[in-house]
Amino acid sequence: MKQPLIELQNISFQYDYTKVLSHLSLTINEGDFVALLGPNGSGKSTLLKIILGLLKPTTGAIHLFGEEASKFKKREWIGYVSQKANAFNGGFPATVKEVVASGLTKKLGLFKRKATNQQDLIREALQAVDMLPYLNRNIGELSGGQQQRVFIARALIAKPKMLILDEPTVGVDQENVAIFYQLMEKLNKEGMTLVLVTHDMSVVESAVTDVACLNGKIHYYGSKEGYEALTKEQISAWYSYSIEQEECV
Ligand SMILES: Nc1ncnc2c1ncn2[C@@H]1O[C@H](COP(=O)(O)OP(=O)(O)OP(=O)(O)O)[C@@H](O)[C@H]1O
Repeated sequence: MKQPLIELQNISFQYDYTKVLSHLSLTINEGDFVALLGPNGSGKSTLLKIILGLLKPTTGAIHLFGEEASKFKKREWIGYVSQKANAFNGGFPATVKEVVASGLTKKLGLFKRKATNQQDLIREALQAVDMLPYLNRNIGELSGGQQQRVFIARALIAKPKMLILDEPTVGVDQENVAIFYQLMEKLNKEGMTLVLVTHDMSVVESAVTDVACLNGKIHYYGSKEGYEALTKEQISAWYSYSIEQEECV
């Protein structure tokens, strides 16, 4: 049986006055390729921060890799590529090699290893995203899509068991979007669990296996085929849902 890597049970969350998530439950299993879809302001970033341990839910339980989240020590098993990972301009003073190496700081054990080993790890991570020839280039000189692949390498160098990517195709041209999804498909086939967080509903055209529709709560979570069978009315009810309105009635 597949191991559950992220289990959220009955999670609710509110900032001071804004209710954002309500009674949300979601399980992501080993090997899954999940698209987490939601319109602007639907709570995607908030949910990510909860999963990454940066915010504490108001109520509910979280288990990571089968362990209660507060006891879970292997945070490096969850790799994260942020929304701003492809927005460096020409003046940014770091090489591709340096950016990828900065992913090692979390894993102190690896960071302290011999420099030769570190170089091998950097090369291996860049090879995995097909960016090895750019090793010594300045990150700011690369295209948005290339920068994004470097940041995926930065996450991969810590040997995560799953990768969460926040709005990975924003600012990436169409050709690089296609290359990005090929890379995701390859990583997933090699066993990487993937979660793509996006407001772009077209991501389900790729090799995604499961889709979660979020807007304050989970409106649908199941197979891609099940998502594609949703009616226009169901999708528009999900998109126009307001957590505040529901909680007031
Ligand atoms: N620090 C904060 N304090 C108060 N309210 C916040 C804070 N961060 C986000 N919010 C509010 O919480 C709601 C959900 O925001 P969140 O950033 O999680 O949504 P999102 O789905 O990631 O949006 P987007 O697609 O625009 O990035 C929004 O109404 C937002 O204004």
